[in-house]
Amino acid sequence: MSIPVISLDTDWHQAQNCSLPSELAPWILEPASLTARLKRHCGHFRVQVLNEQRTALPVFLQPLLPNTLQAQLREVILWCDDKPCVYGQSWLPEKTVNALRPLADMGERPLGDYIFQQSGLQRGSIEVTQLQLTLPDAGSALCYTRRSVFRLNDLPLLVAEAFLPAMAELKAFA
Ligand SMILES: C=C(O[C@@H]1C=C(C(=O)O)C=C[C@H]1O)C(=O)O
Repeated sequence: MSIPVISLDTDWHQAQNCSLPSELAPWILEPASLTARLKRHCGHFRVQVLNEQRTALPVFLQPLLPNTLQAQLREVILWCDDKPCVYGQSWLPEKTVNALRPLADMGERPLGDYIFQQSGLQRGSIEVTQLQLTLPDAGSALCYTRRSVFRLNDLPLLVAEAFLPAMAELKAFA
């Protein structure tokens, strides 16, 4: 089994039970598309795909994506202008990708631009943790990270997003 660039196997907490830094809280709690919010804060938005592969679902994710043996792992960095702002790690179960074929080949199109256009999208609760991340082009830092399970026509997928230090350089957080 290929190992993801970043392991998110750690303790997660419901966001409403966490004290969050005031400037990041609106981002961590954002229920709509993070892509759309980032696009409102920069002139040029870009998705850098670090890794996209079909792999076995790690054991620590099985409670979130039950009955899922294989999934498509997608790891990206979301860039605002010349700033690496978010590391995204998504797990798309095989049954979800087979039913929603665009998910199989997103490439540099942001996942959010697709899933938030689908009617019947449901988002589960937002969990939060802090992770020491070391990323190409972004160095190493302790980053607030969130994750939630989405359902599209009851087909699940998990999206995790780590907020990188460059978030502090975005125009006024709003
Ligand atoms: C779920 C979203 O999609 C974003 C885009 C991602 C991608 O292209 O892999 C990953 C994480 C998200 O920040 C969103 O915009 O909220």
